[in-house]
Amino acid sequence: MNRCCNKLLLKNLNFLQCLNSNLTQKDYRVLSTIVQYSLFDKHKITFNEQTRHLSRDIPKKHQKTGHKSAKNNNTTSSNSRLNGITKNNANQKENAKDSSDIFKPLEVKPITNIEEDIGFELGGKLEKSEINKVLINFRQDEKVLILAQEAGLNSRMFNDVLLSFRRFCLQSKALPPDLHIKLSDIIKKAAKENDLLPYFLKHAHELFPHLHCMEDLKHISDLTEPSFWYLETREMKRKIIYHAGPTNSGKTYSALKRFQESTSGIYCGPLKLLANEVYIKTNNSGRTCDLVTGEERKFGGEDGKPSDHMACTVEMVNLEKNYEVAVIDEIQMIRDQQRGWAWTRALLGIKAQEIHVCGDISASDLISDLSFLTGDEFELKSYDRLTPLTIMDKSLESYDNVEPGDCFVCFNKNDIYNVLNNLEARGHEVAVIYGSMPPGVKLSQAARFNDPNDKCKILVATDAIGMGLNLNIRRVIFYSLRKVQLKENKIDGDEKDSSEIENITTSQALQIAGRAGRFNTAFKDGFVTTFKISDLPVLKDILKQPLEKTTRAGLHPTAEQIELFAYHLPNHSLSDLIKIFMSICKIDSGQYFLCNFGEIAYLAEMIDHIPIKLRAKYTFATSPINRKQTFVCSCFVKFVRYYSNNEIVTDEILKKMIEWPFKIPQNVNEVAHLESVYDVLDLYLWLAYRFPDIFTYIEEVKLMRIELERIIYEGVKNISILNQSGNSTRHLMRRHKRIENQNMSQITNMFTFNNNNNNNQMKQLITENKVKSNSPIEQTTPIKLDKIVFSNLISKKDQKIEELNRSDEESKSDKVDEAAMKSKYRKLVDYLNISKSVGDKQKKKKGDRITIGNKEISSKNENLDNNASYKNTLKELIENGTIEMSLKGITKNEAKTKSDLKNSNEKDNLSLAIKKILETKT
Ligand SMILES: Nc1ncnc2c1ncn2[C@@H]1O[C@H](COP(=O)(O)OP(=O)(O)OP(=O)(O)O)[C@@H](O)[C@H]1O
Repeated sequence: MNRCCNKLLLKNLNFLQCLNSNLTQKDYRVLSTIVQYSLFDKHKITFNEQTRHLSRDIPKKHQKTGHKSAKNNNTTSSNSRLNGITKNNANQKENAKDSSDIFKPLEVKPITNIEEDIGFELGGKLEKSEINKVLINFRQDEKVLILAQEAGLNSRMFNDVLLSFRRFCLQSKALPPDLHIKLSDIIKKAAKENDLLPYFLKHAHELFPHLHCMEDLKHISDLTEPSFWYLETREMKRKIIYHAGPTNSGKTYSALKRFQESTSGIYCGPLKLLANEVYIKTNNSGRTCDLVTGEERKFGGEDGKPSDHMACTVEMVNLEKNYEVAVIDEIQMIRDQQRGWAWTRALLGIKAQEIHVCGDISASDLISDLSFLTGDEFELKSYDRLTPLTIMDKSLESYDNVEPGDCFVCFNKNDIYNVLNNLEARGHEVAVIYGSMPPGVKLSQAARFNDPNDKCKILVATDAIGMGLNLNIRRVIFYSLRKVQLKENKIDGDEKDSSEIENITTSQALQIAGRAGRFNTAFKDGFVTTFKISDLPVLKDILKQPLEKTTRAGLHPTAEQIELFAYHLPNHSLSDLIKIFMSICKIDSGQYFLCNFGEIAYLAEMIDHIPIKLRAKYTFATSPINRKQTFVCSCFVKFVRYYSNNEIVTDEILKKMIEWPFKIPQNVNEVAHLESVYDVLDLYLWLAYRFPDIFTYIEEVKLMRIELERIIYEGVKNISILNQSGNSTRHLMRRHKRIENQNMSQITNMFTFNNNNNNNQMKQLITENKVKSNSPIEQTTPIKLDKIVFSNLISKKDQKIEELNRSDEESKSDKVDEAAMKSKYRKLVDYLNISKSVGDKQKKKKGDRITIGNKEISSKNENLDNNASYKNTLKELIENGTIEMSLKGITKNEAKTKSDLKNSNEKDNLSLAIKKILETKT
């Protein structure tokens, strides 16, 4: 019986999900009536009861069948979790947030056109002052307030309705006869004030039409039983194998082995890079495999036909096809505030006999619980790291202690530039990787760092290295432990305050640290430490903590649900519909959460005024763009306009829109802009697979993307210089001039070409001055040469120029630009910091005595940080030059800098800068 009801329910839900995108208003009405009739009205009570039974029954069923293996594999005792499930189901609660503010009252006009006034004929004339009195008494009746609340009116809405109702009663030339008679009876004391309530509520429904359909809206937005959403999948016998282990433990390797052995399979990864890697590996292993990401489709079969294996990003999972094996990678991301829903959907909906989920152990209990609910068998396989990872007892403290294979991890771009400046000032070649970089550029940077023959041995990166890249890292150095963390979803979609800067979590720390000493790479042993001495105990503490349990899975409404909302609330914009959905949807908050909709609501708001069908608008609103990138957002709106006008966005239109072509970037802002442009090209491709009639120039845009990647790569190679140029154009111009003034013939003589023709061509171009130095401040346009030959030549030429720079004493001082100087000043101030100057590891306390230069300062009765006498003395010492005498322990590089400084008036700048820093500190 339960099974039967379950199927009926699922069929209805499936039916909702199958709605066609081209439905007219009439279609909606018809379909919605059917759905409401079958699902909500006719069977409402039965279904609710049956689903309650189901959720009680399912755990029992599991205990009998598939979960023996889970027990055998030391999963958490099922009993406690079963209790948890039942409790969670019992605790299902509606989102508490009041949604009334989203519903805007419509206008109900008083009746002015009358032919006859039946009410007047039957009940006599009504005095306005009497009507007013009745309404005042009505307002004060407590019963009325309670009943109105029960009818869905909160106090704000109640007041709105009362004002409108009063206006209607007082300004209408004739009232509806029944209302007229009721008012007349009340005035004559033949009835009570609260007898007006039905008339009042009728008026309320006209003012707030959603009150009519609130129950329906609640049913449509009921997300309490996602495990019942995929009827065909539920009919399958599935086995979920959870591969749990830290990074670099070989868990994905084992899962992928099964994927490649299978007759048909699907791999769902968190990143395009990972999907691409699996696609390449599988095809290389002799098994054809397709690649499907939001922006790309590649078919591995003969003549470009789809094959039986597919690697995709998790959002692109195919829930229609049957597979023997599915792999869902990084399953702990099911808790991700933005993307978690995609893992939930893949886990609950994939039609595969074996589902291999890989991730850290934190989500194993949740996945086990969800498989109880879906009736799937569950097995846990645990893995240990393949190589040792040691937390060091010493922090790095100085850039002079860097070694080949070091990777600095920063959590913002400023820190990246700071580290880069310092490393490059010491002559290191550095690769850099951060999140907004195009994937191809990330791969090139990773290849540079991994190449044993490349001089680049140090990597500076954000936590973007945590996933998807194979890197030969020996030691991970956390430059900082503070990161902007996205907080749990705000129900009204307002994301403004939903992020905070906090220490990284244990899971994040492990994911990043785990990159050190990767199995099968140059470094067998991995090490992890911090840059700052004060961070090391914090890191140790973070890594010591148990992994935060993943207790809830993300959910997301479907386009169909939003469409049904639109049918019920035709006067509301898409962004309002999303907000209303979020505010009234029901969710089992014990196991699920609603993913962050701020981004979608925001994009929806941006295009709400453009006339396109709701389904298309919703698809546009789910575009994978970052709303903080204004350039991308403006192109996004333009794309929607083209769609609205049914106009094809050609490559020429696109080029004009993004102001193609581009020069090699001259500063970091330009790099960032080009990265935004890359995102626009990505957006075009993403839209091309959703609106192929409008965004048709896929191949052309792909080529543009490749070219742009090359340009960005050239920029990123010089990113620290570009950053300095952002800070000091003066410095850049000096460098520019110097390179320009190099004797061109001297440079050409330095090239050693294997190919004489190329050599001659290049020489010719250089002599004709058609090819210039490829420094970041110039653009070099290949005129006659083949692109690859040209870029080889240019890179050789660049290398030579860089070598020249390095051997050139003047260029050394040039490299110490403002930003690098600043960091050196800070270092000097650090050095002069009281605790260091006396060689203490501990911070000085009240009463300690300290020495700077030849002066002794007492910190008696004062906190040293605020010790005015210390600061004054320091200033004095700077001014009279003593401080330079007391600088010991500085590196060779710095000694050079110092002598450079001594010989120039920069010394004064040093004093000034230190003073400035001290003033800021004060
Ligand atoms: N049995 C094995 N034989 C050969 N290589 C292996 C084996 N197990 C793992 N590797 C290699 O070790 C590296 C790490 O393995 P894998 O990617 O599976 O780790 P993981 O636990 O999934 O970690 P992460 O989540 O960091 O990717 C990969 O390069 C993989 O190819």
